[in-house]
Amino acid sequence: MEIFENATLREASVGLEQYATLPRLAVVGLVFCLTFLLWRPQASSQPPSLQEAIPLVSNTYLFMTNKEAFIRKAADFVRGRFDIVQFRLGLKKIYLVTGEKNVQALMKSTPGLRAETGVETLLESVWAMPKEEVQHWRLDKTGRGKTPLPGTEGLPDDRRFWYISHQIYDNYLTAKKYADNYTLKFYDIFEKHLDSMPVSSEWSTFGVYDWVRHQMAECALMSVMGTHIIDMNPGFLDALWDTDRVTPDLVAGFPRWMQPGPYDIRDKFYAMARKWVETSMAQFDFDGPDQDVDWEPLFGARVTREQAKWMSQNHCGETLGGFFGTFAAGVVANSVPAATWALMELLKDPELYQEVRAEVQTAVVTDPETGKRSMNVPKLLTLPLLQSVYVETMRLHVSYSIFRAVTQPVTIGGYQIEEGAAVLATTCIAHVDDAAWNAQGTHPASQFWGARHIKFVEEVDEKGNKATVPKFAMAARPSSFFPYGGGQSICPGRHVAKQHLLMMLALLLARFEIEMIEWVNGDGSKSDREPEHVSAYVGVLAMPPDRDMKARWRKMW
Ligand code: HEM
Repeated sequence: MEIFENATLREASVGLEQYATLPRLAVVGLVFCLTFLLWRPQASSQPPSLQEAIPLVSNTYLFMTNKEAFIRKAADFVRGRFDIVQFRLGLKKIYLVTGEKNVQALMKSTPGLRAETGVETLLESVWAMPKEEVQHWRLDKTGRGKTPLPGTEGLPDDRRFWYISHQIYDNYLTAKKYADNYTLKFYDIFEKHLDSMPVSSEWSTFGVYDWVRHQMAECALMSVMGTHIIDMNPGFLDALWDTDRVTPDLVAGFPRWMQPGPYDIRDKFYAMARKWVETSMAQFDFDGPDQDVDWEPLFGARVTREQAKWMSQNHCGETLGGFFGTFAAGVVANSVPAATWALMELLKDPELYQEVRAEVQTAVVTDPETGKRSMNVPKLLTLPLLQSVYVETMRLHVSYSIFRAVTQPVTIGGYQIEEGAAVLATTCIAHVDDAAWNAQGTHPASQFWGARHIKFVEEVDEKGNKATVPKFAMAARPSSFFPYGGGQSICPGRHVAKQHLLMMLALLLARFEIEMIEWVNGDGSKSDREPEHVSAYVGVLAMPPDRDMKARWRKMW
């Protein structure tokens, strides 16, 4: 280590000569301490490399065959010792970045780092886009911002596909007005679904994961993509889940001749999505009275309609099927495992379950005339303990890595990062970093602690009475929490996803009494252990449980 290139240190060590009369050991100790305190990596230095038995092979092989083990190996290597480590995947040099400050560099628009999102690599393998159309998207290097990235000017505005698509999401999905309206639509649909179930003093049993992935998923899908898609395609959700199951194989990118099964499953699902978008395009009157409504049954939410309108101008039916099939999966395939884990975490901890249930009851309102009960939606969305449970769920059950391409040399954490490399930050490290999440040292970051994000503060009401009340306050900074990615390409559905999840939990907890019975395997037999994440989903967002929870419930109202 070239620590004496550091002028400050060199001066410090020279200055130490005046202490020659001190015992030698004390001087050595002092030098050591100063070295430790004053040394900062130089911008010219390179971070340590992740060791591997066979250079250029072992790490790549481990990454390809067992991503979870690879990330664990990298995490163990950096933990508490380094902020950044480098390794190669094939010939590509990758820098794994950790620590709040360093990760921030990836989230903001740091010159030299270009957002390289998962979506771009999926055009062909997952969206099933024909090669000529992939070319249009690949040619567009102008970025998602209003102004094209430096050096990419000149592409006509109507060919800036990434920007146009991003704008549609920004305007009609992320914007508060629309996110809130879609949430209310979900509330409406989900409430009607629960209304159709009988109030009973008798218990009945159900599988938590099974119920969420069918009932809640259908309601969430209809709130964003309308009812027509389900009505005209019996088995749409089953086809979606089948495709979700083979998505890791598709992402791996092996050609059809090597794995025809996953491609056939995907194509069957996309054919359904294509049939739906083509008939909806034909039936919807884009100049009619519904042209500006927030929701209608053919397309569902306005964001879906606007995307369909724009995509149809530039893309063939095959691409439309792939795009909207993937969009449908985006709407439910992450929210469902997340909602399942949240419910399981509550039900396996009866004390936490009762606390959240009591909190949710404070958002129930009763109509004084009809006696009908409903939820105060704005209130339920801000309940502190419910939000804390949501953050814990996303922190521990979603796994994602932010990638950035290095387009010019850049310095992160004192290290120089080479042009042509890629930089990556992963939730597998950030989300379980004790330094960030367990500052009080009471609950390890690897543990689900429902009240982690609660702070008690003193409040004075209008009458001057003092009370200590719980407030939601995330235990770490936002740069330690990125289940939705970060920067310009952050998930545009994040507000809808969060609100769907809070809403589902609140409605179930308010209207039902629910108790865990036991863990069960896929075939319904009793399991002697809790579920674990399906490891193929590490790095691919919300990780489903590998088994279910059998529970019993009865509807109170
Ligand atoms: C727990 C739930 C969810 C998680 C963890 C999640 C996470 C993510 C992540 C990490 C990305 C990629 C960001 C990037 O490329 O850097 C993404 C993209 C996306 N998400 Fe989500 N998401 C969730 C739910 C939703 C929902 C409910 C919707 C729609 C209502 C949605 C719509 C999208 C869309 C359209 C994209 C692609 C955006 C683009 O092309 O730029 N997501 N999501």
